[in-house]
Amino acid sequence: MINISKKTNALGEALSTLRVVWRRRKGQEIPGAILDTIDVIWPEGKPRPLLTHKKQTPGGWHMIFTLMPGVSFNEFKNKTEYFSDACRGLVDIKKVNGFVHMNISTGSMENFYPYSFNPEDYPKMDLPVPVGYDSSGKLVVFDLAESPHLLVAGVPGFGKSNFLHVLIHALLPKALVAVMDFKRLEFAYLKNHCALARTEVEALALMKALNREMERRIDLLDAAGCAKVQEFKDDMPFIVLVCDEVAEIENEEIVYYIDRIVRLARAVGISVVMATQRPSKKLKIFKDDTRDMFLARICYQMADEISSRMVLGEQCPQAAYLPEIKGRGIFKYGMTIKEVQSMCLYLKDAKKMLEGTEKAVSDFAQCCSVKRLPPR
Ligand SMILES: Nc1ncnc2c1ncn2[C@@H]1O[C@H](COP(=O)(O)OP(=O)(O)OP(=O)(O)O)[C@@H](O)[C@H]1O
Repeated sequence: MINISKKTNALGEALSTLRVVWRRRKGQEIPGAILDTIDVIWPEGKPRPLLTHKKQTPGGWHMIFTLMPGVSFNEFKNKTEYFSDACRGLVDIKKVNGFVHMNISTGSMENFYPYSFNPEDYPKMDLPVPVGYDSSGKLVVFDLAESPHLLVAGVPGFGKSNFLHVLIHALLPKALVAVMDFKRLEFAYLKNHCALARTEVEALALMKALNREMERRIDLLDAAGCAKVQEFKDDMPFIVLVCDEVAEIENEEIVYYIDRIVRLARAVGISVVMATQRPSKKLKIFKDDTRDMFLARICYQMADEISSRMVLGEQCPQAAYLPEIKGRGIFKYGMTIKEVQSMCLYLKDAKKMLEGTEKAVSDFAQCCSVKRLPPR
């Protein structure tokens, strides 16, 4: 007697094997891996994400899903790590107009890009910052004025300081820049271009001046009926405070003033960029929820998954597995996550680029009412 149910099962298994093989055919391995992962998490016959569109991009794949009733966007997004592992790429999931967009970066990236950037190419941005080139070879630029604070992290030697030089050079034409550098040598060449604080005494003076400036600006905007600096008609230049190695900041008063600026200065055009190897909440500067105020983050090589998640969020251990390439990092801003290769700016070139442009310090002094930083 023929066993029909056995035959049907065998046929079903054969079909599903065929489907897996077909899905993973040459050139389709990435979407195949994503669909296989979906099959495991949301078996057929139950509410599940449905693929509605897929397209290869210069740096990987772009896929669009609709979610059947019973599957939430958060549930889908929370599986980012599974998708990333399955396709060995960086997966970024976001919701646009009710559809779920998944960008997968897998492309091999260039390992080196020399610094070349003109902020005038980004007229819609107040403070354009070049983060680096993505896997499709496109320069990722974000507006620091919108963010308005940026956290830079990574183990030593993989490009934090280099990125800060890139950022400062990109910003100098548009903003007044103040640098807090307890390492004391790295940014010394900027002394005629930025307000530079290299000791605790200088840092405290700078923080007090910035806080006074913040209060002055709040009063001015209030009197003019403006909600933010972009609406203010008179001249009110953007100010960016760059703090290298914030683990060194121990002084309670400095911590207090920086914290105030991070919390209150958004509307008045003052941004803060902080760099550190590992932004643990054990650091004085990140006690309470100060770290959460940094919506934009760039993370170079990290020692382990915990450190990577500390910077990029629970879903993102990838900075622990970045290739050991100087300047290779992961940029996160809001829902966007991208692997990037930052531009390289050698110090000798940085110095050369500034020749003949010594002016910013006096502007800054005027703007912040800092006559002169106290002598060391
Ligand atoms: N984007 C990049 N492209 C190519 N080389 C880079 C890049 N960024 C950094 N490097 C090289 O790597 C070296 C270390 O970089 P950098 O000083 O920025 O590291 P770091 O993370 O700031 O380390 P530390 O915490 O010790 O200061 C530099 O000498 C630089 O030449």
